[in-house]
Amino acid sequence: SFVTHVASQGMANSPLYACSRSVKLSEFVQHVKIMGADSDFRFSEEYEALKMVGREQPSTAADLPVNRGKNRFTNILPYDHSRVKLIPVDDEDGSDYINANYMPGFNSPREYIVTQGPLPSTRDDFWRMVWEQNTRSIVMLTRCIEKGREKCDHYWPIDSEQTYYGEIQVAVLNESKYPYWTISEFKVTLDMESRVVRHFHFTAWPDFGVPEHTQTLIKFVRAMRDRAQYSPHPIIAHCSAGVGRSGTFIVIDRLIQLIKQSDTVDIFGNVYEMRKERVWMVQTEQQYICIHNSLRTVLEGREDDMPT
Ligand SMILES: CCc1ccc(NS(=O)(=O)O)cc1
Repeated sequence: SFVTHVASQGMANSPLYACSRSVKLSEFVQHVKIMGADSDFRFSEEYEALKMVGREQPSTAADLPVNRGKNRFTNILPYDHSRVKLIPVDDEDGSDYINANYMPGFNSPREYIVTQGPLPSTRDDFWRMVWEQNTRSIVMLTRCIEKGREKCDHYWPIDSEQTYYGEIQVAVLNESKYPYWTISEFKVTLDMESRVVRHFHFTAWPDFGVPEHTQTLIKFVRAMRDRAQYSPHPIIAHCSAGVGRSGTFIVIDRLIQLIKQSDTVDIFGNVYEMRKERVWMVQTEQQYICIHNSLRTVLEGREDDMPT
């Protein structure tokens, strides 16, 4: 396999190997089996090699006293170089700050915006970001309450009543509930301009874990991509911290598009690139393995083997 080849060629110490590990699609199923052997020994080794990627980069804006209360978790802070900046409000310190980073995708270098689950105190900032960044798709990968803990504010209207979030009005136009996700359309209005924003809410992903069936996640990714298509507008993806589930979702979305045009994949390189933009993207080894198993499911044509 690729790992054996690398070892035999003494490539393991090459700089290229440090940030990319391409595998031929024709060898990918075998590659996953080898990586998972000996209790996932090689998955552990490869995931460990990602540990410090990006961590040398500063997050000074996030650390400013005026902004500290805007972070859901004190250890999940956006790097300065890739953070999304809100249009500042006159003379209001920190008014350009939101815990969010631009993230590259298959189609563009800023295809996604990854952010934390809004707090009650930052939900107006979240809607400012939606409006200012001209987002038309929001992907939510957490429930608002999980195991009795608030993971994300319910930042959209509870019913069909139009609701103000700062100066922005949001109304739920429609809602389609499926077994493991809900797809809604919101009417978002500022001044005299209105836009339709789709909300893709996946509700079957336990925090720090992985969905029960890879097929369920793959179908959700396809449901989003089929509707978002190749929109020039950044897709906002969030969970609670905006690193584990959001990172895993984005890698799978990228891979499903990539394999239509390439005969090799580099999952390590994808995660490496994303961790340069936001900390801890793909937060657990199990999520890293889930990405491999999801691609394996697609390549083996097993997407329809389980209920969605
Ligand atoms: C310790 C902070 C933290 C909390 C939750 C998560 N999970 S998530 O990024 O999938 O929401 C990741 C990190």
